[in-house]
Amino acid sequence: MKVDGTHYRSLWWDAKKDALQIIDQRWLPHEFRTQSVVTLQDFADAIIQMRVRGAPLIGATAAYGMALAMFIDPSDAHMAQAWEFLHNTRPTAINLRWALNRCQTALLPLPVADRAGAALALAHDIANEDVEINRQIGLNGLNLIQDIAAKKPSGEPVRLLTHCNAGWIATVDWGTATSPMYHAHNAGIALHIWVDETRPRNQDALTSWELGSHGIAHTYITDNAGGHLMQHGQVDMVITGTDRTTRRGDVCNKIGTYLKALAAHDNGVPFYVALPSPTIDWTVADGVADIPIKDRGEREITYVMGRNNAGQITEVQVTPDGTHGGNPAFDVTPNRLVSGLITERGICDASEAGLTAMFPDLSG
Ligand SMILES: CSC[C@H]1O[C@H](OP(=O)(O)O)[C@H](O)[C@@H]1O
Repeated sequence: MKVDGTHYRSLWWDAKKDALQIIDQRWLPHEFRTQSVVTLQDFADAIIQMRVRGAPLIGATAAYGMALAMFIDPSDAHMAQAWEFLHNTRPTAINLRWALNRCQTALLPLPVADRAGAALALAHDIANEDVEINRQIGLNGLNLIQDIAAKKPSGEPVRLLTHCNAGWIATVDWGTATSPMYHAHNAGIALHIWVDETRPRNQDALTSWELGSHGIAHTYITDNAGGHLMQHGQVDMVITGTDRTTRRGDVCNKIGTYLKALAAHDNGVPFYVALPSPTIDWTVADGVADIPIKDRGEREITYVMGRNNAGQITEVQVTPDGTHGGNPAFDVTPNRLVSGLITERGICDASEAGLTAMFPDLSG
Protein backbone atom coordinates (compact mmCIF):
# COMPACT_ATOMS: atom_id res chain seq x y z
CA MET A 1 0.00 0.00 0.00
CA LYS A 2 1.06 3.63 -0.06
CA VAL A 3 3.52 5.37 2.23
CA ASP A 4 3.48 9.14 1.66
CA GLY A 5 2.09 8.56 -1.82
CA THR A 6 4.64 5.89 -2.82
CA HIS A 7 3.52 2.29 -3.22
CA TYR A 8 5.40 -0.26 -1.13
CA ARG A 9 5.15 -3.93 -0.43
CA SER A 10 6.31 -5.00 3.03
CA LEU A 11 9.18 -6.91 1.39
CA TRP A 12 10.72 -6.84 -2.09
CA TRP A 13 13.73 -8.27 -3.94
CA ASP A 14 16.42 -5.73 -4.90
CA ALA A 15 18.08 -7.20 -8.00
CA LYS A 16 20.92 -4.64 -7.86
CA LYS A 17 21.80 -5.59 -4.29
CA ASP A 18 20.80 -9.19 -4.99
CA ALA A 19 19.15 -9.19 -1.57
CA LEU A 20 15.74 -9.07 0.05
CA GLN A 21 14.59 -5.69 1.34
CA ILE A 22 12.16 -5.37 4.27
CA ILE A 23 10.46 -2.65 6.23
CA ASP A 24 11.90 -2.90 9.76
CA GLN A 25 8.60 -2.66 11.62
CA ARG A 26 10.21 -2.21 15.04
CA TRP A 27 10.54 1.53 14.29
CA LEU A 28 7.00 2.07 13.03
CA PRO A 29 4.81 4.05 13.42
CA HIS A 30 7.33 6.77 14.13
CA GLU A 31 10.11 5.97 11.65
CA PHE A 32 10.00 4.25 8.27
CA ARG A 33 13.21 2.24 8.01
CA THR A 34 14.07 -0.38 5.42
CA GLN A 35 16.95 -2.86 5.48
CA SER A 36 18.65 -5.57 3.46
CA VAL A 37 18.41 -9.15 4.70
CA VAL A 38 21.71 -10.75 3.71
CA THR A 39 22.62 -13.74 5.90
CA LEU A 40 20.54 -16.62 7.23
CA GLN A 41 21.02 -15.15 10.70
CA ASP A 42 19.59 -11.88 9.38
CA PHE A 43 16.50 -13.81 8.27
CA ALA A 44 16.11 -15.45 11.67
CA ASP A 45 16.67 -12.15 13.48
CA ALA A 46 14.13 -10.39 11.24
CA ILE A 47 11.44 -12.89 12.25
CA ILE A 48 12.40 -13.37 15.92
CA GLN A 49 12.80 -9.63 16.58
CA MET A 50 9.57 -8.89 14.66
CA ARG A 51 11.27 -6.66 12.13
CA VAL A 52 8.86 -8.54 9.89
CA ARG A 53 5.71 -9.91 11.49
CA GLY A 54 2.30 -11.24 10.60
CA ALA A 55 1.68 -14.82 9.57
CA PRO A 56 1.73 -14.39 5.76
CA LEU A 57 4.75 -12.08 5.85
CA ILE A 58 6.67 -14.48 8.08
CA GLY A 59 5.97 -17.25 5.55
CA ALA A 60 7.10 -15.17 2.58
CA THR A 61 10.24 -14.08 4.43
CA ALA A 62 11.11 -17.70 5.25
CA ALA A 63 10.75 -18.65 1.59
CA TYR A 64 13.40 -16.07 0.69
CA GLY A 65 15.49 -17.41 3.58
CA MET A 66 15.32 -20.88 2.06
CA ALA A 67 16.37 -19.41 -1.29
CA LEU A 68 19.46 -17.92 0.36
CA ALA A 69 20.18 -21.27 1.99
CA MET A 70 20.12 -22.92 -1.45
CA PHE A 71 22.55 -20.34 -2.82
CA ILE A 72 24.90 -21.08 0.10
CA ASP A 73 24.64 -24.88 -0.06
CA PRO A 74 21.86 -26.64 -2.05
CA SER A 75 22.40 -30.06 -0.47
CA ASP A 76 19.58 -32.05 1.11
CA ALA A 77 21.31 -31.79 4.49
CA HIS A 78 21.60 -28.01 4.34
CA MET A 79 17.99 -27.70 3.22
CA ALA A 80 16.93 -29.66 6.31
CA GLN A 81 19.16 -27.54 8.55
CA ALA A 82 17.74 -24.32 7.06
CA TRP A 83 14.21 -25.67 7.50
CA GLU A 84 14.79 -26.24 11.22
CA PHE A 85 16.70 -22.99 11.72
CA LEU A 86 13.97 -20.87 10.14
CA HIS A 87 11.05 -22.85 11.61
CA ASN A 88 12.34 -22.40 15.15
CA THR A 89 12.06 -18.60 14.90
CA ARG A 90 8.28 -18.12 15.45
CA PRO A 91 6.47 -21.46 14.87
CA THR A 92 2.94 -20.48 16.02
CA ALA A 93 1.99 -18.81 12.73
CA ILE A 94 1.39 -21.82 10.48
CA ASN A 95 2.42 -19.91 7.35
CA LEU A 96 6.04 -20.39 8.38
CA ARG A 97 5.77 -24.19 8.29
CA TRP A 98 3.54 -24.00 5.19
CA ALA A 99 6.09 -21.95 3.25
CA LEU A 100 9.08 -24.06 4.32
CA ASN A 101 7.24 -27.29 3.47
CA ARG A 102 6.23 -25.89 0.09
CA CYS A 103 9.85 -24.99 -0.63
CA GLN A 104 11.13 -28.38 0.50
CA THR A 105 8.53 -30.27 -1.57
CA ALA A 106 9.38 -28.26 -4.67
CA LEU A 107 13.17 -28.33 -4.27
CA LEU A 108 14.02 -31.85 -3.10
CA PRO A 109 13.19 -33.50 -6.47
CA LEU A 110 15.42 -31.04 -8.34
CA PRO A 111 19.09 -31.50 -9.24
CA VAL A 112 21.11 -29.57 -6.65
CA ALA A 113 22.47 -27.32 -9.38
CA ASP A 114 18.94 -26.09 -10.14
CA ARG A 115 17.77 -25.52 -6.58
CA ALA A 116 18.98 -21.98 -5.88
CA GLY A 117 17.32 -20.44 -8.93
CA ALA A 118 14.16 -22.46 -8.40
CA ALA A 119 14.02 -21.47 -4.72
CA LEU A 120 14.23 -17.76 -5.52
CA ALA A 121 11.55 -18.08 -8.20
CA LEU A 122 9.33 -19.92 -5.72
CA ALA A 123 9.85 -17.23 -3.09
CA HIS A 124 8.73 -14.63 -5.65
CA ASP A 125 5.67 -16.78 -6.44
CA ILE A 126 4.74 -17.09 -2.76
CA ALA A 127 5.01 -13.33 -2.30
CA ASN A 128 2.98 -12.58 -5.42
CA GLU A 129 0.34 -15.18 -4.55
CA ASP A 130 -0.04 -13.62 -1.10
CA VAL A 131 -0.84 -10.25 -2.67
CA GLU A 132 -3.57 -11.78 -4.86
CA ILE A 133 -5.00 -13.92 -2.05
CA ASN A 134 -5.34 -10.83 0.14
CA ARG A 135 -6.83 -8.78 -2.66
CA GLN A 136 -9.51 -11.46 -3.10
CA ILE A 137 -10.14 -11.60 0.66
CA GLY A 138 -10.73 -7.87 0.45
CA LEU A 139 -13.28 -8.22 -2.33
CA ASN A 140 -15.12 -10.98 -0.45
CA GLY A 141 -15.08 -9.02 2.80
CA LEU A 142 -16.30 -5.93 0.94
CA ASN A 143 -19.65 -7.67 0.41
CA LEU A 144 -20.15 -7.82 4.20
CA ILE A 145 -19.34 -4.14 4.59
CA GLN A 146 -21.62 -3.18 1.70
CA ASP A 147 -24.50 -5.11 3.33
CA ILE A 148 -24.02 -3.13 6.55
CA ALA A 149 -23.69 0.18 4.69
CA ALA A 150 -26.91 -0.48 2.77
CA LYS A 151 -28.87 -0.49 6.04
CA LYS A 152 -27.45 2.86 7.21
CA PRO A 153 -28.45 6.42 6.35
CA SER A 154 -26.30 7.68 3.47
CA GLY A 155 -22.85 8.75 4.64
CA GLU A 156 -23.15 7.25 8.11
CA PRO A 157 -19.93 5.29 8.64
CA VAL A 158 -19.71 1.52 8.97
CA ARG A 159 -18.00 0.97 12.31
CA LEU A 160 -15.54 -1.90 12.38
CA LEU A 161 -13.32 -3.09 15.20
CA THR A 162 -10.05 -4.90 14.56
CA HIS A 163 -7.47 -6.41 16.89
CA CYS A 164 -3.74 -6.48 16.24
CA ASN A 165 -2.27 -5.61 12.87
CA ALA A 166 -3.54 -7.86 10.12
CA GLY A 167 -2.70 -5.11 7.70
CA TRP A 168 -0.67 -4.79 4.55
CA ILE A 169 2.53 -4.82 6.64
CA ALA A 170 1.52 -8.15 8.20
CA THR A 171 1.42 -9.57 4.68
CA VAL A 172 3.17 -8.77 1.41
CA ASP A 173 0.38 -6.34 0.50
CA TRP A 174 -3.29 -5.45 1.13
CA GLY A 175 -3.40 -7.21 4.52
CA THR A 176 -6.08 -9.70 5.46
CA ALA A 177 -8.42 -8.01 7.97
CA THR A 178 -7.63 -4.59 6.49
CA SER A 179 -8.10 -5.59 2.85
CA PRO A 180 -11.93 -5.35 3.04
CA MET A 181 -11.46 -1.94 4.68
CA TYR A 182 -9.22 -0.67 1.87
CA HIS A 183 -11.62 -1.99 -0.77
CA ALA A 184 -14.61 -0.41 1.01
CA HIS A 185 -12.81 2.93 1.35
CA ASN A 186 -11.78 2.82 -2.29
CA ALA A 187 -15.44 2.12 -3.18
CA GLY A 188 -16.49 5.29 -1.35
CA ILE A 189 -18.05 3.63 1.70
CA ALA A 190 -17.71 5.71 4.86
CA LEU A 191 -15.82 3.80 7.57
CA HIS A 192 -14.75 4.27 11.14
CA ILE A 193 -12.32 1.72 12.51
CA TRP A 194 -11.92 1.05 16.24
CA VAL A 195 -8.27 0.04 16.51
CA ASP A 196 -7.40 -2.04 19.58
CA GLU A 197 -3.96 -1.06 20.90
CA THR A 198 -3.03 -4.77 21.25
CA ARG A 199 -0.70 -4.97 24.19
CA PRO A 200 2.14 -5.63 24.71
CA ARG A 201 3.67 -4.80 21.30
CA ASN A 202 0.87 -2.34 20.40
CA GLN A 203 0.62 -3.62 16.84
CA ASP A 204 -2.44 -1.49 16.30
CA ALA A 205 -0.28 1.57 16.33
CA LEU A 206 0.84 0.00 13.05
CA THR A 207 -2.75 -0.36 11.90
CA SER A 208 -3.32 3.28 12.83
CA TRP A 209 -0.29 4.21 10.73
CA GLU A 210 -1.63 2.16 7.81
CA LEU A 211 -5.19 3.50 8.00
CA GLY A 212 -4.01 7.06 8.47
CA SER A 213 -1.78 6.75 5.40
CA HIS A 214 -4.82 5.60 3.42
CA GLY A 215 -7.15 8.30 4.77
CA ILE A 216 -9.42 5.93 6.70
CA ALA A 217 -10.98 7.35 9.87
CA HIS A 218 -10.01 5.41 12.99
CA THR A 219 -9.78 5.70 16.77
CA TYR A 220 -7.07 4.01 18.83
CA ILE A 221 -8.60 2.43 21.92
CA THR A 222 -7.40 0.35 24.83
CA ASP A 223 -7.66 -3.39 24.47
CA ASN A 224 -10.33 -3.44 27.15
CA ALA A 225 -12.63 -0.82 25.59
CA GLY A 226 -14.00 -3.03 22.80
CA GLY A 227 -16.59 -4.80 24.95
CA HIS A 228 -17.96 -1.50 26.23
CA LEU A 229 -18.27 -0.15 22.68
CA MET A 230 -20.11 -3.28 21.57
CA GLN A 231 -22.46 -3.07 24.58
CA HIS A 232 -23.34 0.48 23.52
CA GLY A 233 -24.02 -0.33 19.89
CA GLN A 234 -20.85 1.37 18.61
CA VAL A 235 -19.55 -1.61 16.59
CA ASP A 236 -21.20 -3.01 13.46
CA MET A 237 -18.72 -5.83 12.91
CA VAL A 238 -15.40 -7.18 14.16
CA ILE A 239 -12.80 -8.34 11.63
CA THR A 240 -9.50 -9.83 12.76
CA GLY A 241 -6.67 -11.76 11.16
CA THR A 242 -5.34 -15.15 12.20
CA ASP A 243 -2.01 -16.85 12.68
CA ARG A 244 -3.38 -20.36 12.45
CA THR A 245 -6.93 -21.59 11.89
CA THR A 246 -7.68 -25.27 12.45
CA ARG A 247 -9.57 -27.55 10.09
CA ARG A 248 -12.74 -27.09 12.18
CA GLY A 249 -12.40 -23.28 12.26
CA ASP A 250 -10.85 -22.59 15.67
CA VAL A 251 -8.85 -19.36 15.29
CA CYS A 252 -5.43 -18.79 16.83
CA ASN A 253 -4.62 -15.11 16.78
CA LYS A 254 -2.97 -12.36 18.80
CA ILE A 255 -3.68 -12.47 22.54
CA GLY A 256 -6.95 -10.69 23.28
CA THR A 257 -8.80 -11.89 20.20
CA TYR A 258 -10.75 -14.45 22.24
CA LEU A 259 -11.98 -11.73 24.60
CA LYS A 260 -13.20 -9.64 21.64
CA ALA A 261 -15.04 -12.67 20.29
CA LEU A 262 -16.72 -13.27 23.65
CA ALA A 263 -17.86 -9.64 23.82
CA ALA A 264 -19.09 -9.77 20.23
CA HIS A 265 -21.02 -12.99 20.90
CA ASP A 266 -22.57 -11.53 24.04
CA ASN A 267 -23.71 -8.41 22.15
CA GLY A 268 -24.80 -9.98 18.86
CA VAL A 269 -21.98 -8.31 16.90
CA PRO A 270 -20.77 -10.26 13.83
CA PHE A 271 -17.22 -11.54 14.39
CA TYR A 272 -15.41 -12.42 11.15
CA VAL A 273 -11.89 -13.66 10.58
CA ALA A 274 -9.93 -12.91 7.41
CA LEU A 275 -8.31 -16.23 6.53
CA PRO A 276 -5.88 -16.84 3.66
CA SER A 277 -5.75 -20.56 2.86
CA PRO A 278 -2.02 -20.93 3.73
CA THR A 279 -3.03 -20.03 7.30
CA ILE A 280 -5.23 -23.12 7.65
CA ASP A 281 -3.63 -25.93 9.68
CA TRP A 282 -5.38 -28.99 8.30
CA THR A 283 -3.50 -31.24 10.78
CA VAL A 284 -5.24 -29.83 13.86
CA ALA A 285 -8.95 -29.74 14.78
CA ASP A 286 -9.05 -28.58 18.43
CA GLY A 287 -7.12 -25.32 18.55
CA VAL A 288 -7.39 -24.78 22.30
CA ALA A 289 -6.01 -28.23 23.08
CA ASP A 290 -3.50 -28.63 20.27
CA ILE A 291 -1.95 -25.28 19.35
CA PRO A 292 1.02 -24.53 21.65
CA ILE A 293 1.05 -20.90 22.79
CA LYS A 294 4.48 -19.49 23.47
CA ASP A 295 5.19 -16.96 26.21
CA ARG A 296 7.32 -14.24 24.60
CA GLY A 297 9.05 -13.25 27.82
CA GLU A 298 8.39 -10.61 30.42
CA ARG A 299 10.36 -7.68 29.04
CA GLU A 300 7.77 -7.09 26.29
CA ILE A 301 5.14 -6.47 28.98
CA THR A 302 7.16 -4.81 31.76
CA TYR A 303 8.52 -2.23 29.30
CA VAL A 304 6.81 -0.21 26.58
CA MET A 305 8.47 1.34 23.51
CA GLY A 306 7.58 4.74 22.09
CA ARG A 307 8.83 8.15 21.03
CA ASN A 308 9.72 10.60 23.78
CA ASN A 309 9.22 14.36 23.68
CA ALA A 310 12.73 14.74 22.29
CA GLY A 311 11.64 12.62 19.31
CA GLN A 312 13.79 9.65 20.33
CA ILE A 313 12.50 6.08 20.08
CA THR A 314 13.02 4.58 23.51
CA GLU A 315 11.50 2.16 25.95
CA VAL A 316 10.48 2.75 29.54
CA GLN A 317 9.75 0.38 32.40
CA VAL A 318 6.10 0.39 33.44
CA THR A 319 6.27 -2.07 36.36
CA PRO A 320 8.18 -1.99 39.65
CA ASP A 321 11.58 -3.69 39.77
CA GLY A 322 11.04 -7.29 40.74
CA THR A 323 7.55 -7.62 39.27
CA HIS A 324 7.46 -10.52 36.83
CA GLY A 325 5.42 -10.49 33.62
CA GLY A 326 3.40 -13.21 31.93
CA ASN A 327 3.21 -12.79 28.16
CA PRO A 328 1.31 -15.49 26.20
CA ALA A 329 1.53 -14.16 22.64
CA PHE A 330 -1.62 -15.72 21.15
CA ASP A 331 -4.97 -17.19 22.17
CA VAL A 332 -7.51 -19.45 20.45
CA THR A 333 -11.09 -18.45 19.66
CA PRO A 334 -13.34 -21.53 19.43
CA ASN A 335 -15.24 -21.75 16.15
CA ARG A 336 -18.60 -21.34 17.95
CA LEU A 337 -17.71 -17.65 18.48
CA VAL A 338 -16.78 -17.02 14.83
CA SER A 339 -19.54 -15.73 12.51
CA GLY A 340 -17.63 -16.66 9.38
CA LEU A 341 -14.26 -16.99 7.68
CA ILE A 342 -13.43 -14.57 4.85
CA THR A 343 -11.18 -16.51 2.50
CA GLU A 344 -9.80 -15.74 -0.96
CA ARG A 345 -12.43 -18.05 -2.46
CA GLY A 346 -15.43 -16.70 -0.52
CA ILE A 347 -16.96 -16.62 2.95
CA CYS A 348 -17.56 -19.92 4.74
CA ASP A 349 -18.72 -21.20 8.10
CA ALA A 350 -16.10 -21.66 10.79
CA SER A 351 -16.52 -25.41 10.66
CA GLU A 352 -14.89 -28.49 9.15
CA ALA A 353 -17.77 -28.73 6.70
CA GLY A 354 -17.40 -25.09 5.73
CA LEU A 355 -13.63 -25.22 5.20
CA THR A 356 -13.53 -28.57 3.41
CA ALA A 357 -16.32 -27.44 1.06
CA MET A 358 -14.40 -24.25 0.28
CA PHE A 359 -11.03 -26.02 -0.08
CA PRO A 360 -11.67 -29.64 -1.15
CA ASP A 361 -8.33 -29.62 -2.95
CA LEU A 362 -6.40 -28.69 0.21
CA SER A 363 -8.24 -30.41 3.06
CA GLY A 364 -6.64 -33.82 2.49
C1 LIG B 1 -2.32 -11.34 8.73
S1 LIG B 1 -1.65 -12.23 10.04
C2 LIG B 1 -1.59 -11.03 11.25
C3 LIG B 1 -1.50 -11.63 12.61
O1 LIG B 1 -0.13 -11.68 13.01
C4 LIG B 1 0.00 -10.93 14.18
O2 LIG B 1 0.91 -11.48 15.06
P1 LIG B 1 2.36 -10.82 15.22
O3 LIG B 1 2.19 -9.34 15.11
O4 LIG B 1 2.79 -11.30 16.57
O5 LIG B 1 3.19 -11.42 14.10
C5 LIG B 1 -1.37 -10.93 14.79
O6 LIG B 1 -1.66 -12.13 15.45
C6 LIG B 1 -2.20 -10.73 13.57
O7 LIG B 1 -3.55 -11.05 13.70
